[in-house]
Amino acid sequence: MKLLNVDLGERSYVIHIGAGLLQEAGRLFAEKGIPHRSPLMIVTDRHVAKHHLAPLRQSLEAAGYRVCEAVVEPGEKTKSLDMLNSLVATALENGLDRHSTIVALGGGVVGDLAGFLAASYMRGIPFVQVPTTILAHDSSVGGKVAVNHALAKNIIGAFHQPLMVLYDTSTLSTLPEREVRAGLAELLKEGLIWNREFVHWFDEHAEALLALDADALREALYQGCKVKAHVVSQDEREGGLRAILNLGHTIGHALEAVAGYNELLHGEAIAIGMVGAAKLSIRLGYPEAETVYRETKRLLQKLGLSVSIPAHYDTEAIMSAMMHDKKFKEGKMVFVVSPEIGRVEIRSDIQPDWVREIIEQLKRED
Ligand SMILES: NC(=O)c1ccc[n+]([C@@H]2O[C@H](COP(=O)([O-])OP(=O)(O)OC[C@H]3O[C@@H](n4cnc5c(N)ncnc54)[C@H](O)[C@@H]3O)[C@@H](O)[C@H]2O)c1
Ligand SMILES: O=C(O)C(=O)C[C@@H](O)[C@H](O)[C@H](O)COP(=O)(O)O
Ligand SMILES: [Zn+2]
Repeated sequence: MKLLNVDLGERSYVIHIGAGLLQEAGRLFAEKGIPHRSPLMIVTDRHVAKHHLAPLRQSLEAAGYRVCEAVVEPGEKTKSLDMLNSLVATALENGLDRHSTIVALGGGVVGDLAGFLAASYMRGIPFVQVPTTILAHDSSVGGKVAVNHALAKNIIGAFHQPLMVLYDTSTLSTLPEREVRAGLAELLKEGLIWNREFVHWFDEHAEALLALDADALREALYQGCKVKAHVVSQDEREGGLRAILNLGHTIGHALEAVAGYNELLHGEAIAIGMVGAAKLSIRLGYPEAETVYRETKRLLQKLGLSVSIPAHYDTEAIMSAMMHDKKFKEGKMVFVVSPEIGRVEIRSDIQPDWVREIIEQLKRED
């Protein structure tokens, strides 16, 4: 078992990483002081429920908690205001009050949706993150919770930190292969922005990670969560530094929105976006940027990910979707770029025509 602290003063919390944590949840909830009087609500999706809902529920009930559940449809389209509305109804019907806790069991979709339910229900109640995907090393930590709008990703949301994160690595054994690859892309991002040694380690352990080797996964998730926790501890509400976690997301989020949240997985879109950011870094003239580009692309392809934008995506639609990026200031583009592996910069002197050209190039990338 590995433990990490997210240091946020009175909102600090612990990330528990290890096998078998679902079975320990009841004890850990009680130790955390989560009250028994008010019902808990587990929010999960249909895929996750099939494999992992019963042990979590049993553990909580065995510890004396009253538990209700909401099982949503899997997929990015579920991160919507309509779904939030329906979850509020479920919470009311089951008598959730201000002392109730929401439990997000699943990947980033469930984490963001259930987290935003917790942030908004009765003006905010506590929640616990129980991530079940590799990608959720990122989404379960840091308190960004949100739903999407047709025009823009994560545009209705809040900052609301969980009470704790219970990362049961044994849940990952049931992850579909495509989700493994997509999650590893976001994990690689943590190294590219902050930790050059982790990128080398990642390269050496890529096959083990793809094979879901337990030791490699635990170490990688620990390193990924460590970067995330460190950055969030310094800049909880994205006054500045936290924006580095958005490497690849300016193009990536636009691709997700243009595709109607229905084609590219988040990690797949971010993979393409990171190659775009590396190309932009070359354009900006950083001496090491060619290496960043070559290595980013090689590592993503080693994971079996595509680094090209599907040719039928309309360039101007991507450009328009990008203009809703939350980093942009006064209508000016703001991009996270990569001067060298393990270090990024935030640049606000980006010409839209450079980005347009890169999007066109990414459609021909192989
Ligand atoms: N809040 C943040 O800081 C943050 C950070 C990164 C990503 N995100 C968001 O996270 C979302 C992507 O998260 P994701 O990649 O985890 O996607 P996801 O939640 O859609 O899960 C991926 C798929 O795997 C299935 N699944 C999940 N766990 C499983 C398991 N253990 N076994 C079998 N199937 C399982 C799900 O049902 C789903 O079909 C995006 O909406 C993205 O915007 C948020
Ligand atoms: O936690 C952050 O900050 C991030 O940027 C992490 C991203 O990986 C994540 O996709 C996040 O949801 C993006 O947030 P947004 O503010 O760009 O919508
Ligand atoms: Zn992301």
